[in-house]
Amino acid sequence: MLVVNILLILFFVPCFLFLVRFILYRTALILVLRKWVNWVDDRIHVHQYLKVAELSENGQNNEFYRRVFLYINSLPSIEDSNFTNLFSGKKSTDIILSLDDNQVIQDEFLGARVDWVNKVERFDHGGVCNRSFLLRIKKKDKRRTLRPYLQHIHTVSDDIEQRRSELKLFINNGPPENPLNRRWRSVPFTHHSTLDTIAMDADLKNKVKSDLENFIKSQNYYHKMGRAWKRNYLLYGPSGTGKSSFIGAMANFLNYDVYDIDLSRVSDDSDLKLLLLQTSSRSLIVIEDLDRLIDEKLTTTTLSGLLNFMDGIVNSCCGDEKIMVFTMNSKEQIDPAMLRPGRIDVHIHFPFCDFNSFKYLANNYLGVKEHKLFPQVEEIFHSGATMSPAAIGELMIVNRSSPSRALKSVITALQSNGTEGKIGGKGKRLSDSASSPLRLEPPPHAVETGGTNWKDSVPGAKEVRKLYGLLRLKSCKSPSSFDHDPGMIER
Ligand SMILES: Nc1ncnc2c1ncn2[C@@H]1O[C@H](COP(=O)(O)OP(=O)(O)OP(=O)(O)O)[C@@H](O)[C@H]1O
Ligand SMILES: [Mg+2]
Repeated sequence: MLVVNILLILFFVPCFLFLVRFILYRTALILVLRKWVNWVDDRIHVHQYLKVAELSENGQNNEFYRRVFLYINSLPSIEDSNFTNLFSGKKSTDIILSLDDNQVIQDEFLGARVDWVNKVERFDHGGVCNRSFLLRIKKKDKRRTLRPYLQHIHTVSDDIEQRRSELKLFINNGPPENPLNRRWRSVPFTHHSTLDTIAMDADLKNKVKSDLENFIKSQNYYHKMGRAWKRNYLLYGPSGTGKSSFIGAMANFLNYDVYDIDLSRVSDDSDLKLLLLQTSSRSLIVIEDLDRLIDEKLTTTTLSGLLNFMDGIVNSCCGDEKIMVFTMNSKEQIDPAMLRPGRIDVHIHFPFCDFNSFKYLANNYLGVKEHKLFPQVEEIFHSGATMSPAAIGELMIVNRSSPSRALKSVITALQSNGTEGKIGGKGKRLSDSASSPLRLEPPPHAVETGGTNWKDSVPGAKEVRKLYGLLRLKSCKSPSSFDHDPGMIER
């Protein structure tokens, strides 16, 4: 009898336990139980709170907030949060989870449980006032785990940042009612331009590539020199020659977010400063059509406000690794102070199409490397006719099903419309670099090997010109020119 009883107990006890477990999991009672356990646990421990605010008291971006944001949204426990936002990712099948306002998420590190609250305080009229993450940690765990935990957040967010395929495009809001409001709205950055899709002289493209690569490796150098780790590019040339596309290509190449500053929505110099303070590192800060904005007085920012912005005085205090890009159609009317070395480090000219860039476009748009109509196109280009890459690209896209038709339409357009966008009559390009020699500053690595003194490490202008003479490009032959400002080497 005893044996039978034992056998029954051995059978029923596991069955009962299995049933309880089944019911707990099927009915979410397990979550309720866990909540109670946590509640009791919370009552018997003293906690400490650490706040990671998005903006500092003077409205400056807090880099650590961004790291915590990336970290928290990557935690598997985000799925257990009561309220999570779902967004579509870059690919249509990607779904991104993001913790909703004032929701709590739990994390475990070295056996210690911590809570994060995504705190959002709003103004009465609904505008976002204050965002922060609140970390709650038991006092008994703090000494042992806090430092390594924060380090862990740094490492994980770095890793996410490097793997991140999703870039963001930030657009500035109008002047805020409260200076502590966030000034930027972001949308996914989906520009598909790459350096490979831009028709540009191959040498020039390689020089830009290595300039950008040198820049991202030069943190120590810039800091040793006491300079903000930033580089300013000027892209100039007629409309439709690829300046905006090139910005997209730079962002994709560097994996940087883009902050597109609409100067007409900047109320004054201090507003511009505030905007900059709220940009994060590893970003491209872009002001497009600067010549037009200045010419037509579409900005209330003063020249000195813009110059300070370009100098990076403001940037040096809010994280760095920033590239500023300015575009304009022509730099002729621009105050030379704005273009001086240090303010603009790299000048790149974007001229109209020549035969080489035409061939590049034909290959990209039509998949045609050679064609019997090419000699005719070449002859037309040599006779001085030209068009913008945008116009040629359009004709190719429209006729992409028949390369011959596409090329014929380009020929017709070149013959009838070859002077499109030019100034000063047939064959003359909107280019000021055709007549002026290109002068280059030494690339960053050449400077880096020098001593701590910038001037000591920079060879004389003559030597540099000799050194880089071979790299000079006549803008009438090349689609773009890489034109570092001379002042940089002559100082
Ligand atoms: N050099 C180029 N290589 C490849 N595509 C180009 C090039 N230039 C222009 N395009 C194509 O033409 C279109 C317009 O180019 P984009 O907007 O970059 O010109 P832009 O120089 O910025 O003109 P704008 O001065 O009017 O702003 C884009 O779709 C781009 O793909
Ligand atoms: Mg543009």
